[in-house]
Amino acid sequence: MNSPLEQLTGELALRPLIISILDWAAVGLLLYLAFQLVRQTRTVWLIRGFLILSGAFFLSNLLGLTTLNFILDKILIGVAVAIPVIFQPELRRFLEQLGRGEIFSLLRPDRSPDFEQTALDQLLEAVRDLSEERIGALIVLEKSPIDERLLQDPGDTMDAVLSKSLLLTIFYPKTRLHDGAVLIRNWRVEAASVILPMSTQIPARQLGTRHRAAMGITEQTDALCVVVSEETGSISLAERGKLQRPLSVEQLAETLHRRYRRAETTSVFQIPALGDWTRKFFPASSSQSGNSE
Ligand SMILES: Nc1ncnc2c1ncn2[C@@H]1O[C@H](COP(=O)(O)OP(=O)(O)OP(=O)(O)O)[C@@H](O)[C@H]1O
Repeated sequence: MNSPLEQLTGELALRPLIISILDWAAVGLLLYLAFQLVRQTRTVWLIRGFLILSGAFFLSNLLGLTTLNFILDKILIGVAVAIPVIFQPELRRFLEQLGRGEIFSLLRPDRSPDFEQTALDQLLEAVRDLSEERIGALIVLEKSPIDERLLQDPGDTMDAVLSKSLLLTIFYPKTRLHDGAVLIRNWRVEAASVILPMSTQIPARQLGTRHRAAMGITEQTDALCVVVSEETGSISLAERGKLQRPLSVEQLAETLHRRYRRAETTSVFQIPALGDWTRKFFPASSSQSGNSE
């Protein structure tokens, strides 16, 4: 049996190892949260560009290519200075979530493909009904975080599960929230009554401010925007300031599925959400938690 002294020295020897493991686990968690924040947005391409530049910098240093190394060094310094500006919306949201104690919401399983599919189905069903009943609607699907300063009015925060009934209720003409746009963020209804920036382009004559607002927000961000016309019930999809119209619900579904499938397959960091793993081990409970909020 070990003497108390031997036990103590044994524990002391283990301590640095435990601290090291904790240290690396914390770093791993931080990196995971950061990747979750930028997952499937255009920011991953910026990170990839930065990593490629850094790789080229180290390679040029290794090979003694001094002029190239000098230039890459200056570019990397410039990029490092620009990063807080480029990532301003992401950093702001990260700090807000941290301050509100909501940062672990990034670990929630509601960002899974199943959750996205259900939300997309609900959205499409709502658009079908809105179109059939000729209820005007404007729905922004955020990809990269939208800088709120772009919006004329950020509207009323909702942070609610996306459902067909909720969308129909919001856009029903007699409700207080029906005017303006709904903002969908992470497949949840983030806000309603949002006033979007107007496009300066003049759309086809029969299209008014709702369609111009859809063009406006998609000119300035990488969001997609679905419009249902109150006058004709026609469905449009705005992307990069251009309107595709008129679309049937099936055509809209096909386009949105294509966009989101492509976003998934082109994601640079294919890191599954922790929720994906929890779903594997606890299939029933985790799928419920994804939809019950
Ligand atoms: N900047 C904006 N941001 C969000 N919603 C807007 C904005 N401008 C107008 N809208 C919405 O569009 C409605 C007015 O639509 P308007 O008739 O001018 O557009 P439209 O493009 O002709 O669409 P519709 O075919 O539905 O009539 C407003 O009541 C409001 O709900």
